[in-house]
Amino acid sequence: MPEEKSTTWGRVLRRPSSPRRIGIMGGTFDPIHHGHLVAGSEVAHLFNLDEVIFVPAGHPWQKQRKGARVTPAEHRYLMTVIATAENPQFRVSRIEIDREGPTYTIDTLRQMRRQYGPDVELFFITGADALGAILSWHNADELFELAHFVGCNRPGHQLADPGLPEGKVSLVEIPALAISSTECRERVRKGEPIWYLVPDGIVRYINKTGLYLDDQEAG
Ligand SMILES: Nc1ncnc2c1ncn2[C@@H]1O[C@H](COP(=O)(O)OP(=O)(O)OP(=O)(O)O)[C@@H](O)[C@H]1O
Ligand SMILES: O=C(O)c1ccc[n+]([C@@H]2O[C@H](COP(=O)([O-])O)[C@@H](O)[C@H]2O)c1
Repeated sequence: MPEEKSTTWGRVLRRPSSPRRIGIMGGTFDPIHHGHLVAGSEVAHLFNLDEVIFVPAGHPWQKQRKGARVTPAEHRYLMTVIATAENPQFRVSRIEIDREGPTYTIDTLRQMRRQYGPDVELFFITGADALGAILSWHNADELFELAHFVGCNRPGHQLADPGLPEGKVSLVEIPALAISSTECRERVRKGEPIWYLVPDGIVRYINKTGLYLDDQEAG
């Protein structure tokens, strides 16, 4: 007999024996914005996920290598908690914040596999830009043994399978939001509003802490 499971959007039928399905939304979240939240929400709906874990990167090595100034992890973690707090299906993990050294997704997936066991289904959620660069990630070959990858469209980026193993990636259309963290930071620095690009609590957190006001980075 299928059992009923409540979700934010309604009730779906689910077999008692079916494995738990966990989405992982990784990002620098500097700051988290509605593009991230819509991606998590849409993929949860499309793949009937039990939950989505937002995982702020501790040391996003590829961004840092390009010379980007990355806000201290605790601010990014707190903003992620604030932005996701109202959705009962969303959670935030400190797994990457608490790990030393460059942040490699392979380490996160291995840790989550150890924590949740072999039976859960893991879905790693990315935007089109991140998916396009995935073969440059640390130990890229092994990533696809540990999770299914979901690529979401993102304005300004081509959504395509970058040559991942057969059956290991799904490309999905989500409501397109032309929002980036870079643009949010620049707007704050220039004194422009970021209301409605990010959740209200994030606007208030940024105002309260003075984040991004002295950001030297122009893009
Ligand atoms: N507007 C968006 N629509 C869909 N996916 C997005 C969007 N913004 C970011 N993502 C995806 O969310 C993940 C985390 O992104 P990240 O935290 O780097 O945000 P960002 O807006 O790309 O930041 P930045 O502008 O600083 O590079 C990545 O997989 C990225 O592709
Ligand atoms: O594992 C890697 O080498 C790797 C390299 C670049 C990005 N990632 C992950 O991809 C996700 C999106 O990254 P970013 O830089 O677009 O915020 C985030 O979870 C990063 O940790 C992972």
